[in-house]
Amino acid sequence: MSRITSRDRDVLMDKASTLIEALPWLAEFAGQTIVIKYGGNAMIDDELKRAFAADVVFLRRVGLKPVVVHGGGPQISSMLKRLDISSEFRGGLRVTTQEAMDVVRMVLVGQVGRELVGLINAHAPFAVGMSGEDGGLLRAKRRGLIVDDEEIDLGLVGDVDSVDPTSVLDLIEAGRIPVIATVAPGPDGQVYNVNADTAASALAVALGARRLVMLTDVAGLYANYPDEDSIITSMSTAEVRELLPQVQAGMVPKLEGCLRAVESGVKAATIIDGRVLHCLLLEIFTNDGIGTMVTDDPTHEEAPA
Ligand SMILES: Nc1ncnc2c1ncn2[C@@H]1O[C@H](COP(=O)(O)OP(=O)(O)O)[C@@H](O)[C@H]1O
Ligand SMILES: CC(=O)N[C@@H](CCC(=O)OP(=O)(O)O)C(=O)O
Repeated sequence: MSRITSRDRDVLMDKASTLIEALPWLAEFAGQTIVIKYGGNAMIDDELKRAFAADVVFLRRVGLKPVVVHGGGPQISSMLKRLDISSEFRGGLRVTTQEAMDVVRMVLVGQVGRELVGLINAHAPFAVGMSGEDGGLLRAKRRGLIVDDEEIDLGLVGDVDSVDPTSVLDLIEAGRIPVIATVAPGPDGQVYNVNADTAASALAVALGARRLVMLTDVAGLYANYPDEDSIITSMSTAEVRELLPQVQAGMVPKLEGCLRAVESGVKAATIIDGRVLHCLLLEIFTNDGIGTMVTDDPTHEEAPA
């Protein structure tokens, strides 16, 4: 004979209410494309990476169309160090020599992308890895940086010049989950190192995504960094514009990416804590979500229809 205690019953009721809370969001996002940027700093351990893969497969199974754009900054830095190649960041971007570019491409495409594809495909053969070079997906142009009125040469750092989403749309149509590394050719055939936040934002726009979600290693945007109690839960695009000049390094490409996406038609963009297990499900299927959400609505509302 087996019995159920009142505590077990409470736990079951909690599970039921979690599922019911998800109901309007399941309807809202059904058939919609979600671009998920998975930052290298959020790929902390195997458990988190496996949970991320499970969440992405969950989204696909319940009828969303997830597209993964991954970073790999710390992984590139560690390989450069192993190979004794020096590298530095300026304005959140890696100054990239040809020697470093070979390593960037090898690590993003051949290491980080491969691992994510494997983790997703451990569930079902949905994931297909690609880079900005495949199927003419991304075209890059050389990116400069102005600091104190002075132009800084970042080497082979690219900005997104154009996106041809055909190859990604074909994969989505076939029920696949594209897993994208952000290296991209320029008009001269030279391959450029494109910041993954920048590329994810451009892709979200080109794909007409409903949501852009960026996973990183902080709980969201802090008003007074590094004071963790100063987390901002929602911002309008006007507020982001106002705050951007005071924001530092890693958060700059993220906020710029969220801003550009929302101003170009993506309904909401969020920066969330990739160190939290199943953060993607918490963000997408709960009323409060997690992290910092950017919308073009000054009332900060993002409710299902
Ligand atoms: N205002 C801020 N709020 C939160 N994080 C910030 C802020 N300003 C700078 N950061 C930094 O941005 C980092 C995230 O960006 P980055 O290191 O590029 O991560 P990722 O690999 O996820 O792209 C955080 O770890 C934090 O150190
Ligand atoms: C130009 C530039 O900085 N490119 C990045 C590309 C990877 C990336 O963006 O990774 P994260 O998302 O993990 O930071 C780099 O070389 O580190």
